Amino acid sequence: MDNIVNQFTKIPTTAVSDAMDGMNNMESSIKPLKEVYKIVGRAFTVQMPVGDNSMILRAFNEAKPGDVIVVDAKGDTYRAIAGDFMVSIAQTLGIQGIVVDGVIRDIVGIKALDFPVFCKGTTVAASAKSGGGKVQVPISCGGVTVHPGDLIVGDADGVVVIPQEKEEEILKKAKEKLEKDEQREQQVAGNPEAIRKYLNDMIAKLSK
Ligand SMILES: O=C([O-])CC(=O)C(=O)O
Ligand SMILES: [Mg+2]
Repeated sequence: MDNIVNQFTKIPTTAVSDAMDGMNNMESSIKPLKEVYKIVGRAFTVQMPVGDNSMILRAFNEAKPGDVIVVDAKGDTYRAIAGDFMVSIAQTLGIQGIVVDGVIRDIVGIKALDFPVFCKGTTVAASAKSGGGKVQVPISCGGVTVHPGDLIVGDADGVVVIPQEKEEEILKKAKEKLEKDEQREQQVAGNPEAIRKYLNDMIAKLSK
């Protein structure tokens, strides 16, 4: 695993978001199928025509193990971009997860595979496989621009996209933010007087 990817696995999406000043998080309707899922990997992007998922098969074939397939399905919630068969293929090829601004089907089977899918929900209808779409181009997913190779960090709270050129800076900031949060928690934990002091200090700052 690339070192920077490895380091981000220890950092929650909330700290990444704070380091990015709240920018670049996907819309909250894109959720993990299970709360325990945590993904950190490089985006392999897919742009598909609404209702046609053939380009995702090409993505599975071309992506590297550890990559996260990020799909621009134009927000369509009628046709599934994948089901348990397609997800099992991705899993066997070592793909780390799928993030889509659309829906999947065969949800029971996909949950049984324990493969991280972040999506808007489920449907019954399949997509066509007639062709069209692109891989490894800049896309829009969940209101965020995603370039091939950007870092995708997802967990129970949502999905954040870190532009590749900013990843070192964001990693440093996110680590600092985590440390600060831990110190703050330790200062007040279980101590009403310390909580009063913290609140008074914060309020005093506001009124300046
Ligand atoms: O084949 C599809 O497009 C969707 C599906 O049901 C599967 O992957 O199991
Ligand atoms: Mg199926």
